[in-house]
Amino acid sequence: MKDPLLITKEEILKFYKPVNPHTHKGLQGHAVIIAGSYGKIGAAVLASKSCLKSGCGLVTTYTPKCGYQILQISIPEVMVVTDENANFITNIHLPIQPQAIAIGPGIGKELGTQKAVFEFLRVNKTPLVLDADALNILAENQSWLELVPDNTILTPHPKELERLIGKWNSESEKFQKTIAFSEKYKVIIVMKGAPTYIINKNQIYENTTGNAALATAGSGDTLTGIITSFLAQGYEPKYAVKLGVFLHGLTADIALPQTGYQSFIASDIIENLGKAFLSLDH
Ligand SMILES: NC(=O)C1=CN([C@@H]2O[C@H](COP(=O)(O)OP(=O)(O)OC[C@H]3O[C@@H](n4cnc5c(N)ncnc54)[C@H](O)[C@@H]3O)[C@@H](O)[C@H]2O)[C@@H](O)CC1
Ligand SMILES: Nc1ncnc2c1ncn2[C@@H]1O[C@H](COP(=O)(O)OP(=O)(O)O)[C@@H](O)[C@H]1O
Ligand SMILES: [Mg+2]
Repeated sequence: MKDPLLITKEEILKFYKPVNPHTHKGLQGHAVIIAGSYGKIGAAVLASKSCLKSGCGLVTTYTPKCGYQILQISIPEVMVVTDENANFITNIHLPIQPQAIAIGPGIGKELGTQKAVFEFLRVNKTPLVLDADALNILAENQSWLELVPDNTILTPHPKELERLIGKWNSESEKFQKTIAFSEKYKVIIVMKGAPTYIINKNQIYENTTGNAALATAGSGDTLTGIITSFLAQGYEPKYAVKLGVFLHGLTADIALPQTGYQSFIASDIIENLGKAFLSLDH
């Protein structure tokens, strides 16, 4: 295994694009977040808000009917399109053409949702981020991975990774299997953990930000929103993941002196995104 390349501020600044003073929301990208089910609309809220708070011009969230009021009230800036089903997603129809789509946080694994994911993957050509239950559904239907566009971004935590690639007996076997998976399906894998690694075929990158404060519900859902935002803003997938993983970790490093490890929650990631961006600008 090659030594990982470190994702540092210096590396990020090589491709980071400051916002153009003459831009407008129509140029800042439109992202769609397909997320949520009854009891897990919070995952949709966190992913959508973090997407918007990372510079995306427009965000539309696709969610079951039970998520409608929750989303509209908790994030008025986000647009909402609902499924015909009340409690979980059954038929994904998007009345817009976004620049990036995320699917998975909180969607569950109902049979109807699995069918909707298959139909969606069959027709979708838009740059994609797959997380959480979308990964669990694909782990049980591996042939569907042939349907995803090249350079699709997968963001598994260790258990989701194990469901996708099978058990490993050593760290080096984990990396070998993840690299083989990335090469087979031509996908970029964010191996979330402490630290997080990015596997892009045989390239391995190691993140240098983040701490144990991130061990809290919803912190992965916010990472999905952040990466999807950069994808929608036109970053190539290999750069969108690096920038997303780096800034996500940086929010926890910035917040730690105020929150300590214990009282940091996923909403604090969103709250500290502004300071994380500012630290890149000087
Ligand atoms: N507020 C919300 O609506 C939330 C919704 N969530 C959604 O809930 C669904 C289930 O996700 P979960 O991830 O909780 O359930 P999973 O069953 O996918 O994962 C939980 C299992 O993974 C293991 N695991 C997780 N991180 C690990 C690590 N770093 N090292 C070793 N083992 C690790 C845990 O010990 C546990 O056994 C997803 O759709 C997710 O998006 C969660 O994100 C939590 C918050
Ligand atoms: N001890 C830790 N140190 C650094 N980062 C961590 C730690 N624990 C968790 N994280 C990060 O928090 C996120 C957790 O993602 P995930 O398990 O998908 O959360 P959820 O599904 O609840 O949103 C990942 O980005 C992971 O790297
Ligand atoms: Mg998760």
